[in-house]
Amino acid sequence: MLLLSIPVLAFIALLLLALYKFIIYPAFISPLSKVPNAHWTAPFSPAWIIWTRFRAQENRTVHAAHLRLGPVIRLGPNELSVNDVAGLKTVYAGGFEKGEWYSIFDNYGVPCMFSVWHSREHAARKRMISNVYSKSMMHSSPALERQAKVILYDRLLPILCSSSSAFPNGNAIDIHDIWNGTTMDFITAYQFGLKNSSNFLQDETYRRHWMYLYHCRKTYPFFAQEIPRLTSFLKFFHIHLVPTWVDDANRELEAWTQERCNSTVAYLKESAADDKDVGNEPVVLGAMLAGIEKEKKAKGDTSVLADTTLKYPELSIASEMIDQLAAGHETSAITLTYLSWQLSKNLPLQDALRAELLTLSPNMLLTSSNSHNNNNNNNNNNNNNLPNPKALDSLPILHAVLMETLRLHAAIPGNQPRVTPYPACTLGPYAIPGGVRVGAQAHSVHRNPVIYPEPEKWEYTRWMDDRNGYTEEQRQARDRWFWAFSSGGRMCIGSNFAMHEIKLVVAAVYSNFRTHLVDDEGIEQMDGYTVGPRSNKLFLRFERVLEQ
Ligand code: HEM
Repeated sequence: MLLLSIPVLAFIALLLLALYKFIIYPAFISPLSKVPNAHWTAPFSPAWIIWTRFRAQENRTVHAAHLRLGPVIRLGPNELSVNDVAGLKTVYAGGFEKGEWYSIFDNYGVPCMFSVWHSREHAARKRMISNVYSKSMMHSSPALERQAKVILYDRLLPILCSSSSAFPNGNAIDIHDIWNGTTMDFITAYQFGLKNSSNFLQDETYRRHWMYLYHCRKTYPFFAQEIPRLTSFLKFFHIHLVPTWVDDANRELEAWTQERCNSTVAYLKESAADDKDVGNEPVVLGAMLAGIEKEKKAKGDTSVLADTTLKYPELSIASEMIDQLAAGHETSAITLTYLSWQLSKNLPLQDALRAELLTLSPNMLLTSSNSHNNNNNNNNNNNNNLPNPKALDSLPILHAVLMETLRLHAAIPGNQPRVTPYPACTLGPYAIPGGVRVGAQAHSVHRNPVIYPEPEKWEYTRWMDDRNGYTEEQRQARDRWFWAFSSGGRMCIGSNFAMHEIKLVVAAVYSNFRTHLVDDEGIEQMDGYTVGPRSNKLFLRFERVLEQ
């Protein structure tokens, strides 16, 4: 009787323990139990949020939960989401660290500034390059100015000129593809110099191949980010949740970038000193080489980067470069696509924008001598200058249409996870222990109807203070809630580059063309972390507007 009852008792004890650990503690006793649940299973299991992510429905589902339940919600047993300025301040300005979720962004097996978890290591990497991405550098770099001229006047505008048509049933082009080429050429020119950068605008065949490699991997990070242990466990038994061709695509993209790095380093050693073309200066790579040298001399073995960047400088530079060209081209291209889509639906707004752009001195109007339909001429920008960067930056309509596009169509609308610090922190009215995953998503932050009335409407005048009638308080709130580039120490390092580049492209294009919508099927933005149009396309017709 006694022998029989011991196993029974042990079984009951185990059952009670499991009941406590998996039901009673998470639902009623854990500090997280006070936070409203986005789904009734959230305290017990992460299955609901993982499944929501797998189906690419996270942004809209979490947004709906915030509207229902308030600014701090629970997504899983150990995961929260925040959606107000106070939460952003605590998590992002408060320096909460990144975690395993970002390791997928390591390249060549070594971390980059974006993927590294801890702030000290991050700060040491950021120090090397933050200066070259500062606003003052955007406005004064001779290399960037020359690169922009070549890309706009020798590559982009000739392509648009040759495709342009004044007739409603005339030629249409996939402008999303063209914007991807433009932004790749911009960022790689700044990283490697014109000589060693991409020329995707003119090399359409390779551009398409590269973009295919880049996009075919899109849905697979889910497995390593959301179910890393199951993914590794199954891999051990040769069950690959991520197909091997994704690894092949990664390897080819890495090899392509490594080649750019190698040829840039060789150029610096062999011919940079005699090169008169400032556009060939590899600004970012040069800054990294100098930064690594400085860190080595100043700190050597005691550096926080001793075991990574200083030990593997070539791989670390390549890892940084591929991360920046990926982050730098896709986000800016998505923004340009939605901006040109919105403008194409509003011809009077295009006219107002064009009138504003033509006030620039010099403006970007093509002169009759260089407006030919040719895209193999490398010297046709002699008569063309770029406008003064400060004057460009302060054009109100241009600024407003860009800001509104970044608000409504944020290129990174998805959750940016961080980890709560030990021993604890406070989020809203809740005391939260260390080690909890917490994030915010621009998709929700940008849709607060109190701050942005009719949030689903693309209304550029919200950014024009002489037109919107906002009070000072409303203006400040609008600016505080703008979160397209994130905030705090890990905010986008390329935000100034992106703003400058996009304004230059829009100015060059809309000074010279009217754009008409031809086919926008699938333009709706997907749901996910970095996302663009579902169709990955947008067909516009370009109509040349000639000098009056
Ligand atoms: C419209 C264009 C862009 C948007 C909307 C954008 C948005 C963002 C956002 C939201 C983050 C934070 C992501 C997170 O923490 O999960 C970020 C980080 C980053 N972005 Fe951008 N970005 C843009 C353009 C660029 C460009 C042109 C570059 C080129 C260098 C760039 C490089 C980076 C890097 C390196 C980080 C990581 C920063 C760090 O961890 O310190 N981005 N970006």
